[in-house]
Amino acid sequence: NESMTIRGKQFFILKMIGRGGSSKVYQVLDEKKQLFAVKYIDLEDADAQTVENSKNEIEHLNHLQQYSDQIIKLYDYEITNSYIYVLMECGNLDLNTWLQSRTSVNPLERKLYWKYMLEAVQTIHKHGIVHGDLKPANFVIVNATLKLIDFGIASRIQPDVTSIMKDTQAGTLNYMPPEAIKDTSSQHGKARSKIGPKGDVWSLGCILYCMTYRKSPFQSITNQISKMHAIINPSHKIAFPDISEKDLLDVLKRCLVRNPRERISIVELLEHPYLQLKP
Ligand SMILES: CN1CCC(Oc2ccc(-c3[nH]nc4cccc(OCC5CCCCC5)c34)cc2)CC1
Repeated sequence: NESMTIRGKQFFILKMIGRGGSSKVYQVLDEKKQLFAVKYIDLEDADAQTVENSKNEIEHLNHLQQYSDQIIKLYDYEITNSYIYVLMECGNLDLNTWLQSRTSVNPLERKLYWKYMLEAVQTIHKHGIVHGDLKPANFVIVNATLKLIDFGIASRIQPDVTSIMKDTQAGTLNYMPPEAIKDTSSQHGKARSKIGPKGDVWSLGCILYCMTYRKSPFQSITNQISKMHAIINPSHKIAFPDISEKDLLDVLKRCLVRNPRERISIVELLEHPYLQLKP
């Protein structure tokens, strides 16, 4: 079946993992039967901003390789005037698919994944990048670890339509921080530049909430306008049903504080008692 050549190496396409805008992600094998993920970006009908964002994301991904194992590995890339190929390590499955397939999450697994997510996001923050749109689909499980697969700079990628995923996570408001909704001074798409690192803490808190209560804090509000109002409304109290892990409950409450200045930071989260790894 189909194959592609990246910088003189041949790769055989196994299946499409996801697609979005002018991007497609494939699972591929090299001639040694080694598994990779390839992101193919068609530049033919892409506007200049998309091209610029894609190159920017690749440069950051390339630069951050050396700082953390929680950033997806980038092996090679090929940029021409009509397409971009990005050769990356292939994970087992994304966190969204994993969450949807689990009826319950093992507490130690949850704690480990939380630590990996914090380390990944701390790495991009240390290099001046705020994702601004974190959700479970941005993380992929690779063996027993979790890795961040994109920095929120380039185009959005959704699961391939043939995949069983019904709710594509792209464009979901369930993880959006209140300040991103309130931020009136932004033009479309630039809102994130005004959103600081604490915005990513809110989104991470929503992901941990999902791993604790099997739904995100505002998931039950299906009307998007009502959902946005609830996210910014201080009178809308987020439910925190009691759980045995009191440290976890404290982390959730400190992440889901609407005022970003009062919200806990990534550094404080990494020092929090919840992460002292006694099971
Ligand atoms: C539904 N089904 C899908 C295949 C499989 O899950 C994944 C396997 C590998 C991966 C991946 N690895 N490296 C990757 C490097 C870049 C992008 C990647 O994904 C993009 C993707 C993320 C989830 C939404 C769709 C786009 C990457 C990711 C999902 C099993 C579940």
